[in-house]
Amino acid sequence: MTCPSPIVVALDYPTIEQATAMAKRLDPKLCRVKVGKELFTKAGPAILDELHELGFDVFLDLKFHDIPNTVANAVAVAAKVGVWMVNVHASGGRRMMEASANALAQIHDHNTLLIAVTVLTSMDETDLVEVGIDLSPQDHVMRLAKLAQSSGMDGVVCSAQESSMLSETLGKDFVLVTPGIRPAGSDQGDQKRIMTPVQAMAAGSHYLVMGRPITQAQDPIQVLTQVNNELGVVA
Ligand SMILES: O=C(O)c1cc(=O)[nH]c(=O)n1[C@@H]1O[C@H](COP(=O)(O)O)[C@@H](O)[C@H]1O
Repeated sequence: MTCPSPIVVALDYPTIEQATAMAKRLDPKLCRVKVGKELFTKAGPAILDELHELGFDVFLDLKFHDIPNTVANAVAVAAKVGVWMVNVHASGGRRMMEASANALAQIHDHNTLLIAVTVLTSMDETDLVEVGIDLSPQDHVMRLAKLAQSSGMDGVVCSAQESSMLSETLGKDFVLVTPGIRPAGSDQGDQKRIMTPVQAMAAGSHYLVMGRPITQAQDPIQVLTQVNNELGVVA
């Protein structure tokens, strides 16, 4: 079954019990789910099996960034466990991304999207200057996204503020995964480059990653349903 919603709920929890309790309240017809560093470090690959058994497409968000051989092998293992999406850091460079794409291509019948993180949505121009990058976030995202596309990635993680620019330049099939999604009036937290769900989809995002606005809401299902309704998703 393909989920009709673009929403990917970030299951950022410290225990497998909390993550599965939330997943059981969610519905694979209403969203996909994301397993990141916090949950994976505690729960390990068992959480992937559990979420797959519940019927979810799973984004394994470990943002691999290492030498080409190490990252390529990690990406291949992720595809073999059947995750729907896996990511690497575009700043790991062309050889790292090409090795990862080649490793995936050698797996018969895999169904995993390989996505490169550009500039984290928690960063702005000042943060980039501190790490030696004298470009605006937009320009650095564009540079890394072009590199990711020409290195064989299926798409990128970026902020929705960059979606229309990337969609125009790199084409509508290049997958844009956008965290930093905040429904109007919700807390920005540590995110800097944010957009509302409706704005993000209008800008050309394919998938919207949402964590705290859903998982820390008093009624997470009501928020998820409301966002799906605003986006015109018919489950
Ligand atoms: O790769 C990601 O998913 C990611 C990339 C990025 O640039 N920014 C970003 O926030 N994320 C992830 O998206 C989620 C956002 O969560 P909230 O800020 O709670 O909605 C977190 O799990 C982050 O790890």
